[in-house]
Amino acid sequence: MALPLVQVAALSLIAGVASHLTYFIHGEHMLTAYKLVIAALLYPPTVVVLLTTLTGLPLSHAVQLTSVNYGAYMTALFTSILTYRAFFHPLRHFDGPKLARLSQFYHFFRIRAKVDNYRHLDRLHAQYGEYVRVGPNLLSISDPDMIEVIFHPQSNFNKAEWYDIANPLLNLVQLRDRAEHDRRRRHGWDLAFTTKALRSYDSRVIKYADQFVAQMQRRAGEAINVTNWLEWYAFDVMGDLAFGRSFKALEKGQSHIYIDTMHQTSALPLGCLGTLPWVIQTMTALVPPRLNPFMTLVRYSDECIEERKQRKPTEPDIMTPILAAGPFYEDPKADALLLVGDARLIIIAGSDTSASALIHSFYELGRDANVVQKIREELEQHGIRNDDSLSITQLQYCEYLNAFINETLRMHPTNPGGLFRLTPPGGVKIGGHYLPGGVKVVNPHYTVLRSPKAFVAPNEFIPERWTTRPELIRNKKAFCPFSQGRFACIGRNLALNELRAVISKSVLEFDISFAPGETGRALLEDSKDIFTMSLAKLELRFTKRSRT
Ligand code: HEM
Repeated sequence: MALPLVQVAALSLIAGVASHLTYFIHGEHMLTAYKLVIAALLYPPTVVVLLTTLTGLPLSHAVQLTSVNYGAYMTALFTSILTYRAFFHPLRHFDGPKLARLSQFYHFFRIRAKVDNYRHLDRLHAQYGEYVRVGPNLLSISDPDMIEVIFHPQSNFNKAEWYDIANPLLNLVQLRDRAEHDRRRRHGWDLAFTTKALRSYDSRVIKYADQFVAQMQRRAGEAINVTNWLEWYAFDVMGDLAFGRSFKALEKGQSHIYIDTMHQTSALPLGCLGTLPWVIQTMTALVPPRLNPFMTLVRYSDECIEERKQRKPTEPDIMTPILAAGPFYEDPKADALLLVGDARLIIIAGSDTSASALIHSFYELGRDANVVQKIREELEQHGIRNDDSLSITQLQYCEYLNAFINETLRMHPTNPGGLFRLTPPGGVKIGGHYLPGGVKVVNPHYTVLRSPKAFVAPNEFIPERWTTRPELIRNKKAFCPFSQGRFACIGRNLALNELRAVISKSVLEFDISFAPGETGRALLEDSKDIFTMSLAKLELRFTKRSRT
């Protein structure tokens, strides 16, 4: 029996367009993407086998028929998708690279070599303005006035599908449902970050700041790669506060497999494929867990949390109230997944971010001895010395120190490419155009925080803009390094304490300068944007301070 090829082709074309207009055009498909990929791969051989065995069709004809059917369906589907993206998508009015409107892979190909997402976005904004279509359904917004609109506590913008990247692994930051997220915050997390809880962590923050200073003392006068040492400080603090188990990187002067694996596993998925989360989902679903290096992190966290559950720490840690709050989900499996996810989150959210802020702070200290001098003078005016009397609470009142940290976070944001959000279900007006619900937006912090609309002399490092020269700030609301609203950083005050402690102790002990040959270029230009930053080498020299 010879099936009419023309009819098969026509029906397949119609099916291709219909499946786009009735299914693919609506909602999110990230969590089922791997199934679609498998179906697309298995469909042709399966149909050939079925046609030859069930209908007795000769193999050559079955192959021909399947090729026509598959080819026509795929051609129609992709033609329909591309036509829609080019001419009918709600973002069609926004400017941007022509190819970016057709496929998100364009963005991937532009950033894959240097893993410099935020710099690419910055270049696009310089070329196309404050609103740039950087993908078929992704609008990058560098207008500082929009930060309030998107991130205000009352804003209805929700988290985009990017937050499902590790699904079914789950944690607090990935809970996209607001009510569920709020409930989880109240279920132990908030208690772990009260003022009282933070005070109880102070001694551990001080302990690791002292270890850092002691290691620098041993290496005084030498060129030191502070990128490693400050990263180890951030990880050691979080390991201790999350699991009561420091990574001992500072003590040993060497990295830990957890830290190394985190770097190795982040560059491709988070750095290059951050705007293509469905690809990560699909890869994760198809690669056996044994071969997935990310699972090393999961297993280590699982072990730590199991061990932590068996042991009551001498001092409370972040897990204390979270464990004390008991099960969050009725389903024990879901509950266990959330618990290990949250344990992992404490390390991931608390280490890379703080490390980036720390390393850039020391870059600024090494670059300008005047800044070191000003921080030191302020500390001494407050009677603060680097000995047992130093209290983190006192440091909170040092205006210039805090201004220095603010200015570091402004010039060198820890999530420079911004956060992914979705326009609210009822739609919203953006950049003079109405956008329906479900359009993805991102706010590239690096560009927003260097906007002349928000800051005078935006490319200059001037801590005084946060103290004596407020006229240098045009829109304070553009500055929210810890985000704001319901999804804001819960670890903000802990992070600030870590920064204040190690910066203060260091400037009280040392003169800090760039090592010979260091310019800071590598740090600023070769660091990789992996949602947070994976930082390149920075060599500084710590010289025992000559007291007059
Ligand atoms: C300078 C250091 C830090 C910066 C700039 C920073 C920034 C941020 C930002 C921007 C978010 C929002 C992320 C999003 O919406 O996708 C966030 C969330 C979060 N951060 Fe931080 N963070 C820092 C340090 C810390 C530390 C030390 C911890 C300690 C555990 C921490 C824990 C968290 C958690 C748990 C969330 C999720 C909060 C939620 O969804 O309710 N962060 N952080």
